[in-house]
Amino acid sequence: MGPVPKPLIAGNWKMNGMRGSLAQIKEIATSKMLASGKFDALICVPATLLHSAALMTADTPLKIGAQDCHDRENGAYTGDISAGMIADSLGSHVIIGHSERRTRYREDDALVRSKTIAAYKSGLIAVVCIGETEEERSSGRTLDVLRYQLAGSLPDGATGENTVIAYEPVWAIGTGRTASIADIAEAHRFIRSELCKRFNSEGDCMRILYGGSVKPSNADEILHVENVDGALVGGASLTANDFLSICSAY
Ligand SMILES: O=C[C@H](O)COP(=O)(O)O
Repeated sequence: MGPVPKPLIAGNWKMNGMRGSLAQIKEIATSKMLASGKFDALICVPATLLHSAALMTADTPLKIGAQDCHDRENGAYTGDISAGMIADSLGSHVIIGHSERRTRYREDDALVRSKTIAAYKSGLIAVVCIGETEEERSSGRTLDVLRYQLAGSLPDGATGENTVIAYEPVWAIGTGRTASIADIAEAHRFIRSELCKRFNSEGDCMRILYGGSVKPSNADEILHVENVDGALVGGASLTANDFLSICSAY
């Protein structure tokens, strides 16, 4: 067994946040809690806020990321942004394969893999999301789904430096329902073993985040489960108070 990775608390603002919301970013970035160095912190903002947020936090421990990228470097793809553009805007991370994109934009594992390669090429850290639907869980297919998603979504060359995995049961996203502690432990143990099978010692270095209705009231319990190396937080990342209260679990 390799070293335990430093935890990461990542926020995903989704399609929320206008320029006024940068006050929340500033409050998080300048909090003493982040200066403790016990964990890393990241907020993935809408593309419209990326550059301003990155400039605002340049001298702070808070990292700023994007929520998606195209798999090509440039071209006639109206409305899309490339990994290179995210890096150019001073973003450090990009979420790839979030279930909202897998479902609504029919992004499959092959495309997620291709976007992940694009992220690596631009020097970004890819936060690759996987997770089962409610139907897949109730039919006993959770671990099979996670195995296929990991195998299909991660390219060769994934390391603890360039890749973070986010396990998000789809049915727990934005619903207020979280997976049980036993289910989280089982899924994360399984993901860790699959990562180690394929990437050897790098598998131990990759952070595995839990996502799905993480909030101040449940963060402490979830974040102390073995193989849970942080959280991907949606709704509760929109206010500095809630985000920092989740961070206080460390
Ligand atoms: O990316 C974040 C996840 O989709 C979780 O969202 P949530 O915390 O609002 O359930």
